Amino acid sequence: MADVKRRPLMAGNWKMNLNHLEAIALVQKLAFSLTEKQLEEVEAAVLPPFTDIRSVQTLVDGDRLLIKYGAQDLSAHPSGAYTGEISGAMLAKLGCSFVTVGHSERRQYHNESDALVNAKVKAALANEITPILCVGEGLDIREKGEHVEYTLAQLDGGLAGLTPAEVEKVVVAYEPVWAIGTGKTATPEDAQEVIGAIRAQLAKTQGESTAQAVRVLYGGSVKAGNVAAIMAQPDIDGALVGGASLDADEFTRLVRLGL
Ligand SMILES: O=C(CO)COP(=O)(O)O
Repeated sequence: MADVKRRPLMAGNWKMNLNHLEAIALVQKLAFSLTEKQLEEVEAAVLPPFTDIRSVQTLVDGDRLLIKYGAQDLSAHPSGAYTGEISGAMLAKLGCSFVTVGHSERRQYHNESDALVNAKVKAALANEITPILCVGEGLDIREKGEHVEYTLAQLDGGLAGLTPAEVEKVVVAYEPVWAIGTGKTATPEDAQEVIGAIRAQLAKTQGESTAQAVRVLYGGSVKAGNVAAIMAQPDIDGALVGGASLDADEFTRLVRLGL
């Protein structure tokens, strides 16, 4: 099944950076720099803070841009008394294509468990938004050599109760915590080791054709300078980019190198 073609995805997780005016400026620059052909070949998405999304929607719709956008989190609940939370339906109404779920910063600072992450994956799918399920180990786990089993347990937890047809709609992002924002990229071989294991686990739990259809991204200190070697690995279908996605020129180069 080596010849299965998965469309590369470059997603920029802005984290808590850039206000709505800065968001408009950045998306305009990206749209100006990337050709229609490039955006057909490589799917490019920005994931701004919630407060920017309406402005990005207006720009993307108004100028019919091919750039996709989404959010960094959503509530597990459909509506109700959950002060401060944002529902999947609200994001769908804003035209969001993607939402990251279970990012390590949310697992760490907001104590998100695999069960909550699983509920959020289901909430995204219920609203026809593609969840980008983030998994990955911390340095202590890596040093113990338990990174593969740890990451696969997060994968199984995040996908619990989904049918293979639903799993096909999910994007998985492997982000080793020790490589996030540290400048320490996993080597392409390190990334492939775990991402290959993710695909093998998907084959075991969901069947081979689902495993071949799911896009799996790498994240952690990805830059234009190291993305090509990462993308050259057989099971890596794109990148979830933090810091480097805040610079239009750098993210443009990354998208162009995403083939
Ligand atoms: O967490 C990340 C993307 O979600 C990675 O962040 P950096 O690219 O800044 O290391």
